[in-house]
Amino acid sequence: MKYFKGSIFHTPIHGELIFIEEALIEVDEKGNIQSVFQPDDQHYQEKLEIAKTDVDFVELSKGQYFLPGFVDLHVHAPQWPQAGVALDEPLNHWLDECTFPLEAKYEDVDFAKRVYQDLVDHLLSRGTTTVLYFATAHLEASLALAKICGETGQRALVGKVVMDHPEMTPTYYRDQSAERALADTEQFIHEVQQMAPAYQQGIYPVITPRFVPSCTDESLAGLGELARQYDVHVQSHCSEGQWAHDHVIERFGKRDTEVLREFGLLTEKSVMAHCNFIDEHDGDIFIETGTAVAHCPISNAYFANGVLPVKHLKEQGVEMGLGTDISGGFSPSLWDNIKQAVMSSRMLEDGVDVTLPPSVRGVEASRISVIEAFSLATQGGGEALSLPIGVFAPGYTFDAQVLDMTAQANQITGYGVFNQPEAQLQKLLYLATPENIKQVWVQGQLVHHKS
Ligand SMILES: O=c1[nH]c(=O)c2nc[nH]c2[nH]1
Repeated sequence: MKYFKGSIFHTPIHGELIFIEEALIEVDEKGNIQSVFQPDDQHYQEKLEIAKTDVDFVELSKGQYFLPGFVDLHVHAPQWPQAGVALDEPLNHWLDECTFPLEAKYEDVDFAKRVYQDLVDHLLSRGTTTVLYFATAHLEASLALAKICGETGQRALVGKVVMDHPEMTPTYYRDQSAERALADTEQFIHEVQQMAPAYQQGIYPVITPRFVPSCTDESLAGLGELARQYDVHVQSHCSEGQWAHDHVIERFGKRDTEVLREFGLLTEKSVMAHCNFIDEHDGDIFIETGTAVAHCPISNAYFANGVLPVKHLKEQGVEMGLGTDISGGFSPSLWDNIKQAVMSSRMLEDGVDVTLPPSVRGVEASRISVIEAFSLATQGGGEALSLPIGVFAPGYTFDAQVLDMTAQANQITGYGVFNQPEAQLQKLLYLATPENIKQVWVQGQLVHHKS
């Protein structure tokens, strides 16, 4: 057993903050939490004595806290070199002019390995312990990403992208046929499943149609069949912006959610990115199929033509987590996306056009709190992926970030006021920088630390 002692913040239920002062967390050899003791528990002292005899005992000091590792539900790993570039273009331009030429370069596996290792290191240093990745259409480079995550200690779900539609993808970057795309996806699933047992934290293959516009009916149907056959995760983009949403309706005479469901791509293990244009009927389809939404608030501010009604969808019962959407979102940090999720929800509620009367300017009851946004980045992400992550409780993995409010480079203090736990967490969520992330643990293993 390994022991970790310190105060923890988490939200086992969406939006409900739990603070445990001086918790003692008992973690087994496989990196799973066995027990979380509170100081007034019967066995706390006895366990603490055992913990103190262990050379690996981790004990936090005053001003330091354990937070669950963040779960990033939407990252385009190959777009990391493009972070921050051309964000003033509309989505289809940005894809055609910048993104596809960049992604085509991943035919060069050495280039891919350099970028992917740097990205994984960056994400870990921001406290992100689990990531749902889009790779590219290339089989070999996609496998390299899964291996790099495995060896670096990050929990990863990785998809080889499928994009075979001859009219909607460039000749220099597409799957050569639906048949080839399906064969490569199946091989990708096999090879990732073969490499997975070597990595304790979990490496998973993901079926990844880029989005309905870039795929033929044949590849969409075949991918749905593979999802049924292998019971693996599925990811795609759904109703992201006006153009993508309308395009699917024009092509099929149905909404994106309906099309994805008919092709068998909405399952308990599906995560759909963005979903800004979904309505209550689409929300019901997600609930009925167990599909989750990856909310990407920074990216949405550029490309979505709207704001996702997070509060209403959560109240409806839709599962949801957060995504950085590198590089539609420029930041590799879910810390930044937590803040943006709150700010976007406030703008949705109040509206933005002051020439309209206040009563029609915004969407009533849309705001979320920073604690709700923190839930999305942790417990919500775990629920979306159907994995036991994002909460400190028996049966969950020990994935944690140690936040240090006393870090020399960025001391976060309330000058003796605002000392209550919830205020401390709010200050952390708004003011922490990577300088405050002292350690990051995945499945009980230390994967990042500041000396
Ligand atoms: O934000 C986005 N990034 C992408 O790479 C992409 N591809 C399809 N739709 C997309 N949206």
